Amino acid sequence: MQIRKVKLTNFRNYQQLEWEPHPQLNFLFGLNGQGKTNLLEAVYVGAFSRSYRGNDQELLQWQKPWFRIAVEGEKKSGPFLVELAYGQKRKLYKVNGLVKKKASDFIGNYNVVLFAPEHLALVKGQPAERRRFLDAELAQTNRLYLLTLQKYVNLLKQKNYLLKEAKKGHYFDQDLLEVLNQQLAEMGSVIIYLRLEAIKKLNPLARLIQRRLSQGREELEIKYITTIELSGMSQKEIKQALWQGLISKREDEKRRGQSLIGPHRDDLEIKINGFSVRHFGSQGQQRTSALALKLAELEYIKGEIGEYPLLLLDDVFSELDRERRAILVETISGRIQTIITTTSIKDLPPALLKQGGSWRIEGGNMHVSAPGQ
Ligand SMILES: Nc1ncnc2c1ncn2[C@@H]1O[C@H](COP(=O)(O)OP(=O)(O)OP(=O)(O)O)[C@@H](O)[C@H]1O
Repeated sequence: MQIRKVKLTNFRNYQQLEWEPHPQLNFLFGLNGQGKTNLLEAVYVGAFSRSYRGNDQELLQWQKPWFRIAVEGEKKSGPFLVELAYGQKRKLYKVNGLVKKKASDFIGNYNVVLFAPEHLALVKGQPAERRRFLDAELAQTNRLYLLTLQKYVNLLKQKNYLLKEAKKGHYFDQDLLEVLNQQLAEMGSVIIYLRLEAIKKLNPLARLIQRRLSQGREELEIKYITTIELSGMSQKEIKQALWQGLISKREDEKRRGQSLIGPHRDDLEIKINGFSVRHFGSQGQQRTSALALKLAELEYIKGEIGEYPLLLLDDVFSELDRERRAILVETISGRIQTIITTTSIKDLPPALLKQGGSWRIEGGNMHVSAPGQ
């Protein structure tokens, strides 16, 4: 899939912008704080309905009452136009001119994989980052997952409220807690089951890429780490196990005022040649495996929806060494429309720059640049 036009009004430091990206590589370069990431972020918001680095209000240009993003493009099923407007704490979604009431009808109309500096720490960072990694690829390719996750998060909020009341010694509705736990076991089991299925597909993809990145020296393995034992279980069995787990932790949860069990607590373990990269991997191995996971995500989405998503590389291109960069370029060349932000394109090979377009970003404006500038 490709995006052909991006229009922004009052989005961060862009008052008005109309941009026609190159079908392959797009280099956005310029000094710090000029709006390179803001533009990439707008493309992300068009796919996910919200940002990965700020709330809706922060996206609004200072002192402006509303912003609008419109992204036009083409996928296998035909052309698309997605529009998102935000003002007075409300969002309006349109897809191909039709108003959509829910974010879930808007998300995933085009697909993106984001690789930002924080993802270099994907393997070493907090479990929440690894869960986000899984959620992002599943939510945009599987509607059941997206809807179930939204319900799960809402139920969890209600349960946490009850548990806090219980911890404070206030009156709380024990029956409601049971009902919530039953629903959480139902939704949670769907989430865990779909995550396990996704990991089955991701594993061979990531293994192959890691082999290439390490010249055959390293075997990568992704393992789902969960609060309950569930190897080889069906979704029904997972639900039963989760329900049992919730019962056994009930008193503990009330004492601590928080939900201790379920997919919101799970994690991924990344291993190379059998050892945990998080605990024992070198910095280079941690970065390589993060790159392998991201490249595997591209292939996973291709496998699920039949075409490659867009790739958004925020400030990571210049962070990669020459070999890893070469493999990345080889992976995306001619297949994956990519937007790359970088402070300078001076050191990039002219042959690479010729595969795409370059724009200098300055104070929320863009200027077309000749290669090598
Ligand atoms: N809501 C907003 N309204 C207006 N301007 C904003 C808003 N949010 C951020 N900015 C401005 O956008 C600029 C930051 O843009 P961005 O994050 O895209 O930087 P960048 O060009 O990617 O820089 P770097 O190379 O440092 O990552 C800052 O100058 C900031 O003042």
